[in-house]
Amino acid sequence: MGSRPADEVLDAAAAGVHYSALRLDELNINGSMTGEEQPTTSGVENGHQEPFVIGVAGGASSGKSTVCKMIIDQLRDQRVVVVTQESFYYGLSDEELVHVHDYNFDHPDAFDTELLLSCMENLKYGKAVDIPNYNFKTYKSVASARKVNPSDVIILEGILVFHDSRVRDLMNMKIFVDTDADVRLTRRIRRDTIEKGRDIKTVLDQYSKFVKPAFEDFILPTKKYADIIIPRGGDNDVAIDLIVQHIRTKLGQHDLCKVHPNLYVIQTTYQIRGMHTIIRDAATTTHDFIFYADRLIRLVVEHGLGHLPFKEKQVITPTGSVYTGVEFSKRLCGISVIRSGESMENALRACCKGIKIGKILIHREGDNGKQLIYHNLPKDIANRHVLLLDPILGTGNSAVQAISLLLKKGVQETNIIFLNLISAPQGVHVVSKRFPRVKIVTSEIEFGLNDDFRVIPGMGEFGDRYFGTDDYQSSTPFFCDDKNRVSLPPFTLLHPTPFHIHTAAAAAAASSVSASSGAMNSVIAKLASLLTDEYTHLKGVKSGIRWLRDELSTMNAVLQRLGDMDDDQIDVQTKEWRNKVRELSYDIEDCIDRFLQKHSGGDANANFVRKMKKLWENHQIGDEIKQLKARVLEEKERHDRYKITDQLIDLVSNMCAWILEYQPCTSKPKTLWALISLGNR
Ligand SMILES: Nc1ncnc2c1ncn2[C@@H]1O[C@H](COP(=O)(O)OP(=O)(O)O)[C@@H](O)[C@H]1O
Ligand SMILES: Nc1ccn([C@@H]2O[C@H](COP(=O)(O)O)[C@@H](O)[C@H]2O)c(=O)n1
Repeated sequence: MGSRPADEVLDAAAAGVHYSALRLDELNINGSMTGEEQPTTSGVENGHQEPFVIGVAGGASSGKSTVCKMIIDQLRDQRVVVVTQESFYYGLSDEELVHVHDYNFDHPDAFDTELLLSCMENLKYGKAVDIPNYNFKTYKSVASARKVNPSDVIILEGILVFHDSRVRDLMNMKIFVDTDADVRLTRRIRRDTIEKGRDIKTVLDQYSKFVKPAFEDFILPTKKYADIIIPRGGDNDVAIDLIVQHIRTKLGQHDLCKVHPNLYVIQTTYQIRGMHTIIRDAATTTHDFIFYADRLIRLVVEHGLGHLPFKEKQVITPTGSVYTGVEFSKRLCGISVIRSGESMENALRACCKGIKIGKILIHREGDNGKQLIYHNLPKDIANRHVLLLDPILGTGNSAVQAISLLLKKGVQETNIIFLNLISAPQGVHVVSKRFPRVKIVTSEIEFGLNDDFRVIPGMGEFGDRYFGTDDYQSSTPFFCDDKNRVSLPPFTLLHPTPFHIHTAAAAAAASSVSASSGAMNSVIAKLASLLTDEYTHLKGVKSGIRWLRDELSTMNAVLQRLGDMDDDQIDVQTKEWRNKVRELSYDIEDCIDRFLQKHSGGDANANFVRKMKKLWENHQIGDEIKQLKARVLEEKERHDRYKITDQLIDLVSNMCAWILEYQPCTSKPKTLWALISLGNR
């Protein structure tokens, strides 16, 4: 293996610098509440990450500060600061002081909102600010302002923090504390008499003259802006828990998720970072690339499936107990964007048994232009939820083409989930702006695009790295008729290498347009092309290839018919059989590919025969064919037991017999046998 497993990479990292997700040393929550200066370490030094801004509004003495304190208590591993609107009260002039009982402290004009706005903007964009220090006894700001550093979470609390739309717009979450008026009045009397040293008559006069009317005129009308309304304030533990949970989710997310609520970046872990490190490394072998890409793709697919609608379902467990769970929608399909999107199909099949998968081929024109040239979608796609598969979201042009087609075919925008491994912010913006209801699920957000519109840092040409075709770029043209049928030129062993059938997107389109057939289409196309090639003059080869092509075509027709049915229309044994035959088709294709890859370059005939013999001797061909035969026979036995599709099983076993008949045992390999078995597995 060319690279180390993620676990080893992680161990090595742990032996050196240790990274902790917690930053307890930077915590000064109490300081932020009491006005003490806070530590100057900030997220800005490590690259600015926008803080999560929460607004907490509600009537005086409703419990706003208490709710803030409860949120902070639960977010002890985050840097949180609280800014109170009270700090921005205008100081009273001498004349106003004389008539202080006529001053309305509950009116929006009592606050210096411009200063509040500028402080909040600075904090939001990563700058430290000085917050005024208001004194309730002198009714003036005192000289020692409070220094507040940018943090992960900023809470702005006050009776009228939702009043000004500019301040509101800075908030990521708006909470309204909704407490009964009598409770608020009782608390106010206690607080103003005990803490502020005011007499009860003054408190009640102020309440009836200003506090109550202002609540009704200015505070209550802002309740409609709230995302969350908390009845009973600090008594409502459930609400606080949910809020904190939401904040934690948001904090774990990329800033883009705050801008585009349709974007979901899977929660990162050091395992995920380790896997990304391997697949992004240009030196990683194809084998490792596939292994770790598959692991990541599986995570993205699982996360994406979590966005499907579900309904409650109860089942009886083996202990006779009732388990109340959920059941997800079965009206699903996957659509892969050829070619790299096909790398995600296996993960989707592994998660959703028997899922239908269609294909879309988008051709890159120049640097940035894209043209949709082929598609093969389930007929009833309009009624399905669609998981759109493409590992890289770059400019967003391909995604826009693909999604536009799905919408044209009647798919609901809300029913599309676009799954990819990495996304460039540009692509996210483009897709989200055009289709805000399409969910994008990805595992990492990239820095951006370079001048060639390639994703940076990226991972190179995903399809070439995944299918191992980095060195086999093809410029072979393909043709598309007005019915979207792609016709391929026959490929040759001489030049370019035959393996280009795997690299040409059009070939992929023609070769494997339906999940129902596994790799059958591809195998048949390759066999057809082989019929035109040079080694068919070897005795028996041509008739053998033709026979196999025809047999597989018949099998394929049945597989396609099964593919037109939904999973729940097919009985279990037939399904199992179908899946096994599909698997077999992949293995046959694999053998053909390895054969073609090894024999590219135009061997002279004598050379070719010698090489065949050598490979036969060196590469356990016998073992491999025995395994294939055993699998075919196993399928036949299974069929005999369940009486599935007689015709198909006969075909498979005929194929096996044919392969064995031509097993090379002399110096001259006779047949297709060579196609089935070269190379170590
Ligand atoms: N749930 C509660 N139960 C009892 N007292 C409370 C509760 N919530 C707040 N208080 C008290 O009421 C007063 C006002 O609460 P506070 O949170 O400061 O309200 P606000 O910030 O909205 O003015 C405080 O003295 C506080 O201790
Ligand atoms: N000098 C002042 C300033 C304000 N008030 C009252 O405070 C209330 C707002 O504070 P909360 O903590 O309760 O939100 C508001 O009702 C003002 O009337 C005051 O009495 N004196």
